[in-house]
Amino acid sequence: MTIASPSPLLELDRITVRFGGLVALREVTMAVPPATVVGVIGPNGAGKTTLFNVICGFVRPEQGTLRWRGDPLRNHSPRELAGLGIARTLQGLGLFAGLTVLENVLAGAQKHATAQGFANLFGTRKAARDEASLTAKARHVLHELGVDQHAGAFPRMLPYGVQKRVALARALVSEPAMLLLDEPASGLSGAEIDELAERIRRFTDTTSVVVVEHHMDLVMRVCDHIVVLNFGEVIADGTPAEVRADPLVTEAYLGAETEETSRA
Ligand SMILES: Nc1ncnc2c1ncn2[C@@H]1O[C@H](COP(=O)(O)OP(=O)(O)OP(=O)(O)O)[C@@H](O)[C@H]1O
Repeated sequence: MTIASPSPLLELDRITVRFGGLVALREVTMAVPPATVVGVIGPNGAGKTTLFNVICGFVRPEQGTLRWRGDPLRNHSPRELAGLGIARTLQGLGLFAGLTVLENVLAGAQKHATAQGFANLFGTRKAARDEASLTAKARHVLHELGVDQHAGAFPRMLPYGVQKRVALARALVSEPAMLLLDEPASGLSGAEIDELAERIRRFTDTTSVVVVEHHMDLVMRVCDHIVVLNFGEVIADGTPAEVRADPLVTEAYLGAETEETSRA
């Protein structure tokens, strides 16, 4: 008896992106199954950010198909992600300076606030109930990430590592089916990266995670599956052990290092 593997949440099928004459992604195919951490790595300029932006709807592919839960995603916009069940954190933190930590996290919970627009206007009891339950949820996520004591603070008053966790809380509060993390380890200390790694593994109880990251160590530790890009093409695709042992990957990274050394 064979056990069918679960249908992927997200599929990229031969995605090609061009910027003028430059091919940023060439026929990139990958899948994100449920309850899985998928890493996207590659040297500078490999196309990682472009791939992230295609998934988020910031960049339109010239060719290829994107599918979410089996349905084609055409012309989706970043604003539609939450409704689809996709949340993201960006390279920059993207926190609102004028809002407290708690308010920032509440801003990420829009998907759950459907009744709020109108109900708030009329000040109904339902609006008050919605707000109370959202606030409780936001506080719970802040607690889970160990930053609930900062709920009333403004982001700029907090250390960078704490701000990054707030950005993560804001993405998680919408209870996404898939979480996209763009360079989650950048700017973090070794101890903070260890904590992040453990946390990402725990997320798979409820969500799939796509990690676009320079930090090889984090990717090797947390990912079930890794896609390696170089000059916009997938040059390797497999488990961390398979990718680590692939001579093409070593060559791509060593090549990039040699180029940087000779430029320095
Ligand atoms: N908006 C754009 N217009 C023109 N070229 C672009 C644009 N965005 C990216 N590129 C080019 O596409 C290629 C892939 O870039 P991308 O930023 O996706 O790579 P990356 O793997 O994220 O790199 P890094 O690790 O340096 O962030 C690069 O050659 C880059 O210069």
